[in-house]
Formats: sequence, C-alpha cells, structure tokens
Amino acid sequence: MENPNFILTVEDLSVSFDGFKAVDGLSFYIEPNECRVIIGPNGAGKTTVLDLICGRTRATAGSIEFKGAELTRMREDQIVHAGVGRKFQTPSVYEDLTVFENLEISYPRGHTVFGALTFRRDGDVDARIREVAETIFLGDFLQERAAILSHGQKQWLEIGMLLIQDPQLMMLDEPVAGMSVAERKKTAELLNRIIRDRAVIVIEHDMGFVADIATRVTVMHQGKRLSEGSMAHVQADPKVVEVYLGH
Ligand SMILES: Nc1ncnc2c1ncn2[C@@H]1O[C@H](COP(=O)(O)OP(=O)(O)OP(=O)(O)O)[C@@H](O)[C@H]1O
Repeated sequence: MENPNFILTVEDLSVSFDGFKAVDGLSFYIEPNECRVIIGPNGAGKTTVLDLICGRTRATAGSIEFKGAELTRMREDQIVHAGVGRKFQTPSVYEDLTVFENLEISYPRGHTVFGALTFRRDGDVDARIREVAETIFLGDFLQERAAILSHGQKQWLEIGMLLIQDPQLMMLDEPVAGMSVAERKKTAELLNRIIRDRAVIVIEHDMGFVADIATRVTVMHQGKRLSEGSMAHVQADPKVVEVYLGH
C-alpha cells in the first residue's frame, strides 16, 4: 500500500526463531503525528516488532518502510540516523553524570566539525538541552546526578535522551512500568506533547494509560494482528476480550 500520509508502512512482516513464528504476516501503518499503542498477551510478538523496526532483529520476510527507506536492509545505526529512536524497558541513563550531561552526550554532534561554527552551536545545544529538560519535567534537576533521580524521572530522562536527537519515529517499550499513578499521568501528558512533532509507537499493558495516550491501538496475538482501531473499538471487539482484556 503506497500512501504518502504514512510515515511507517509495515507489510507482511514475519520473523521465525528456530521455526517458531514470533511475528507472522503482520501489517500496520503509522501516520506522522499519531501515538500507536500495541497491546496483547505475553509472547504475542510486541517487543519483537520493535526489534524488527530498529534493526536489532532481521525479518525473515516482509517490508518496513520509513519515510521511503526500506529498514529491513539497514543496520541499526543507519536506522537511528534515518530518524527512528527506541527506548528499552529498563532505564539506561548514565548514573554518574548529571541530567545536563546525559542530555548533552545524546545530542547528535556529527555535523559540528568546523571550529567557527562550534561556538554558536554550543549555545544552541545548551538551549536545546534546557528545552528538553523542561519538557521531561527535569528543568530543576539539570545539575543533579542521574543516580539521585526516582525510577520515573530516569525513564523521563531516557525519553529526553531520545528527544534531543529529534527522531521522527519514537518507540517506547512499557514506559510507565514501575511508575506511580502521578508519574503515569505526567508521562501521558509528556507523550501527548511529544506527538505534536513526531509519531510514537508504545507497547503497554496499563489500559488506563493506553486510553490517555492512544490515537489508535493495534492488538497482537500469536504474531498476528488480531484487531485495530480506536481504544473503544478494540475494547468492544469480542476477539480482544477473549484473548486479552477478559483475563
Ligand atoms: N531472539 C529470540 N530468539 C528466540 N525466540 C524469541 C526471540 N525473541 C523473542 N522470541 C520469542 O518470540 C515470542 C514473542 O516474544 P515478544 O517478546 O516479542 O512478546 P511480547 O508480546 O513482547 O511479550 P511480553 O508482553 O511478555 O513482553 C516469545 O515466545 C519469545 O520467547
């Protein structure tokens, strides 16, 4: 399906591990400013889909097209460079560095070769770091070491480390796991702000959080797409109730 309105086109995607099809003929399409949430029972293949999109796992068949580029043929670093950012489940911030430094080392500096430009750049980098820190609710923590942050704040910092690279597609695996109710609310607020400038794919089990963030929901089961649509649509789908929501 060719549609310039989609930033990501996943078609007939499959991967087998020793003959077991973890993802099996999956297709879905993401628009530029949507938050797509993937839900489904354990082992449905959700994390494997993100692994396939970011190049960590190679597809056995099918296609993943991002802004016209075929990701299944690209290396992980090329995919990052093309504008796809991925956050894993456990936070991996640098505990001994400050919030500012964590954001600073994540800033893409590949193009600041010329000394004359560097000075102005540094001012830009500084402003961008402060802007991102405000967005992730850590504006008052810039000089604090990451080690003193709460689990939820570390998750936000890691989202900030992705944001500073300005990916056009951001993927998050269970971003509110281990967070308090208040932190979940703020994370929903954060994601709703983030999708003004990019598309986001989130894997999530907390249905209250899903309701707060999802533009559309894709339900996976046994590597396949079981249902898709608005939260209300998938919640009312008897197939979804049977394999997932009813449990
Ligand atoms: N690298 C791998 N090698 C072998 N099997 C794998 C590999 N990665 C995933 N699998 C298997 O593929 C299936 C799908 O796993 P996946 O982690 O994608 O499911 P999930 O929907 O994310 O589940 P959960 O909600 O528990 O995280 C599982 O049976 C898993 O054991």
